[in-house]
Amino acid sequence: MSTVLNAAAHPPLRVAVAGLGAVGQKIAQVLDEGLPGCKLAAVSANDRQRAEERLSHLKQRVPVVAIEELEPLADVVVECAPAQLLPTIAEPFLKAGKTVIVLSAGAILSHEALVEVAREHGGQIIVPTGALIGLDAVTAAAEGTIHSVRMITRKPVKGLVGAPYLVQNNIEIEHIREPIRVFNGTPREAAIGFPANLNVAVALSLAGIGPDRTTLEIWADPSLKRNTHRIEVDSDSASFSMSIENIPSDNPKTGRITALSVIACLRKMRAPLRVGS
Ligand SMILES: NC(=O)C1=CN([C@@H]2O[C@H](COP(=O)(O)OP(=O)(O)OC[C@H]3O[C@@H](n4cnc5c(N)ncnc54)[C@H](OP(=O)(O)O)[C@@H]3O)[C@@H](O)[C@H]2O)C=CC1
Ligand SMILES: O=C([O-])CC(=O)C(=O)O
Repeated sequence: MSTVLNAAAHPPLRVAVAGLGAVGQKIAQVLDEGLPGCKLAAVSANDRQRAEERLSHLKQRVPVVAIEELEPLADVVVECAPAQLLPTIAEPFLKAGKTVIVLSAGAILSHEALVEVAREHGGQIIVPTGALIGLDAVTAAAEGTIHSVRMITRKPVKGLVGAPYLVQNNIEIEHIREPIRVFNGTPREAAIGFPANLNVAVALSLAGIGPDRTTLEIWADPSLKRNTHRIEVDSDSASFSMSIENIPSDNPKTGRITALSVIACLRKMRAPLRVGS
């Protein structure tokens, strides 16, 4: 069975990767190895020379360009850069009616106008499941009535240290010996206090009942090696709970599965058989 749409009718999707860290490098590598229906078109990073070195083992030569130069080269951009760059990366693609896959989901809350730009120009923002689990079930439940969504995140100390919320509130976690709850609030608050750690909570809230009604606890746990997220949903169609234990990538804040989620998303965009909503 062919796993790609008719190639003559559908030329390969040109994919730009904005940010060449833990997530971007893996996506670039898989695209270079060959992802049916997709091709790596361009890459952007802060340090261009280091990016060239990181790409030197790839089979194809890929242009390394400034963020502003990505749009003409690609049909879709994967945003996997620091959160504050989201508008600079996304806006040109959305204005051209193209697709933006967003990993820094927390930044959408402070740049909601991007959704209007997408609506106006026929573009699309895709928030993949990323480091989380079960957003298909949550979006399905949201077609009915969801009563509550609760998320509990437990992270190793290395996955949280340096977060602005901890610094501003003088919460010292580097020497803890027992798990401590460092935050109890909403994904909207966590997006500000933990911009590089809790994109998953914002993604969950956008799938379900929004960033103000979803509740979130964050624990720092010195005995953990994996970022662990548990979700509990109660709705008029189903009650469910799910959890995932993420093996960290080269970036201890980022689970390995994050890049794989984007690759699965890209694969679905050109597949004749698509599984999962
Ligand atoms: N939605 C989800 O489930 C998840 C989301 N994330 C989020 O995804 C994003 C990427 O994560 P991760 O790969 O681990 O992050 P990294 O810190 O490993 O990589 C970030 C990359 O962005 C690049 N960058 C910095 N400034 C610029 C610039 N001005 N122009 C172009 N590139 C730039 C850096 O370049 P250089 O290497 O040259 O410094 C680096 O390659 C983060 O926002 C993270 O919070 C992470 C995990 C899960
Ligand atoms: O939410 C994030 O950005 C990252 C995360 O928790 C994980 O990788 O498990």
